[in-house]
Amino acid sequence: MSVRRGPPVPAPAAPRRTAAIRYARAVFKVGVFGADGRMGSEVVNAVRGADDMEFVGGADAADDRERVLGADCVVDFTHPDVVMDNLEWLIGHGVHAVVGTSGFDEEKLDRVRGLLADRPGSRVLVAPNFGVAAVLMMHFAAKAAPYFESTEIIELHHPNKADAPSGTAHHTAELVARARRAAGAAPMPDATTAEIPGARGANVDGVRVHALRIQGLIAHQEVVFGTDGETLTIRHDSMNRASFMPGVLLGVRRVADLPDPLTVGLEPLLDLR
Ligand SMILES: NC(=O)C1=CN([C@@H]2O[C@H](COP(=O)(O)OP(=O)(O)OC[C@H]3O[C@@H](n4cnc5c(N)ncnc54)[C@H](OP(=O)(O)O)[C@@H]3O)[C@@H](O)[C@H]2O)C=CC1
Ligand SMILES: O=C(O)C1=N[C@H](C(=O)O)C[C@H](O)C1
Repeated sequence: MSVRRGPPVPAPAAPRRTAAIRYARAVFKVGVFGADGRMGSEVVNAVRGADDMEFVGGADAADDRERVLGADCVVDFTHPDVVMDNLEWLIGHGVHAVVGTSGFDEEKLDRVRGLLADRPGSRVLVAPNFGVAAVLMMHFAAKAAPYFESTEIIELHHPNKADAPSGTAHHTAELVARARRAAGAAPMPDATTAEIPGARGANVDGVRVHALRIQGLIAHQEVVFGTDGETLTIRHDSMNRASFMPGVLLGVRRVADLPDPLTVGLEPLLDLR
């Protein structure tokens, strides 16, 4: 697998020296849920191509989950409706999970925390987006948010996507809303009083999110900020699904050593604060 760009990805965020030595020697045994899917099949290829990883097995909807037994960690790219059941099974079997499947809200994350409370030592990483540039886009959006009166999000995806808005857009909206609250920002200006339902998008924590499904696209997002006389647009584009793999492999290498039972987002692994 090719590494696209310089420093941050394979050299994880300033790991402790002991951990770095362990990465060099370890063979990470990896299973995949959703192995025949668009993302899961990329993960299988990436794991097979990594010198420090062994592919144990994969399972799709009709398969027995036991096919992944023997793995230290399972990567899940399945469907928002089934991922909680998969996580319950993995945590129950003492297998760490690296989750890319979308559809997580605070209620689902709390359920994961509850499952992990009974299993000290188990670790789950849920990342709304494994693209390093996408993580940076979200990070920069949160930094910019307090400086503007208005922020809205436009996400654009392939038309086979099951959920709307995307997990990335949902997470970005939460980050923007949190940053605005922390800065004591006033409500966004909006004089709309007459509306065809949906015309102003979904309201995620006070931030409007608009979802486009367009043949030919993969995954894209714009965060549009505005204040009197100035706008700023931060745009991210995923051109292919291989672009998510450095982030997924980083998650596989780091998940067992994460300090908290549940980690949401790749940000701490990239040392972004
Ligand atoms: N975090 C990130 O960076 C990214 C996240 N995603 C998310 O990943 C998820 C999958 O996307 P994508 O690969 O495009 O979807 P696909 O529909 O291509 O793949 C989903 C796969 O999951 C399988 N599956 C369904 N139910 C189960 C189950 N209970 N156990 C095991 N496997 C199951 C399906 O099998 P079958 O065909 O037999 O039903 C299918 O092979 C989505 O939620 C998407 O939003 C996508 C890209 C990046
Ligand atoms: O379904 C997809 O394709 C993607 N899903 C994730 C999401 O919902 O944010 C990540 C990326 O946008 C691709």
